Amino acid sequence: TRSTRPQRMLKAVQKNGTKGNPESVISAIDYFCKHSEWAMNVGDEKGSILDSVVTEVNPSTVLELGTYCGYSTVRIARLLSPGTKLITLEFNPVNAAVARQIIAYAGLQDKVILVEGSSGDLIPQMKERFGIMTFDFIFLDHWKDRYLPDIKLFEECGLLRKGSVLLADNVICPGTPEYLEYVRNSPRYESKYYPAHLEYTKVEDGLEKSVFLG
Ligand SMILES: Oc1cc(-c2ccc(F)cc2)cc2cncnc12
Ligand SMILES: [Mg+2]
Repeated sequence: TRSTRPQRMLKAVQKNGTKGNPESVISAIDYFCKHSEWAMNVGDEKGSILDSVVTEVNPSTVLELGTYCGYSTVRIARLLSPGTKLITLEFNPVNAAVARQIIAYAGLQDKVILVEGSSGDLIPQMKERFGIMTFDFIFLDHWKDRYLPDIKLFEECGLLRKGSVLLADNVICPGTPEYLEYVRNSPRYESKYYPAHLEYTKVEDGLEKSVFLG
């Protein structure tokens, strides 16, 4: 059967990247998306904002919802302190298989735990399966209609603490209006919008950073 876009992206990383060099993997994916095929990675512009928030938070416990090909997984993992691991959840097994190879090519496999399954099923298992008390940093980049139910699940499962930072992609395009309304109007969050553009395009998009106030 015909290859998938993520599989073609992996080939481009293996061809144009340097094994063990995360920056070269990030550049190879951005080049592929700008010159060969658009793909829904967070991209370089929003990726730089992601980098700055991760660096500011310097988290010990990290969760990513929506691995896709592992682009943002590599961006985050390359910035983590030694010994810190990030957990990333991916629903699509074909994409997960590509992401594992891209993460390994970057040399970051020891800093990443990739779990296949739906966020709704897996979030309640975080404590028992991974010994997590609370998350310092969460990156939401999966199906837009899951952002609101999943943040409520974080609250119900006691996975947030005073100061936990949630960063959400695509709050304008494709858009997550119910999620935005919730975090911007809830007294339990302090939210800030970072304007940018949809990856590799001129279309308006941005990231919403929400700090849990306890
Ligand atoms: O960053 C993203 C972008 C788009 C997307 C697709 C098509 C289009 F036309 C515009 C935007 C979809 C996503 C799904 N999950 C996670 N991230 C995504
Ligand atoms: Mg996205």
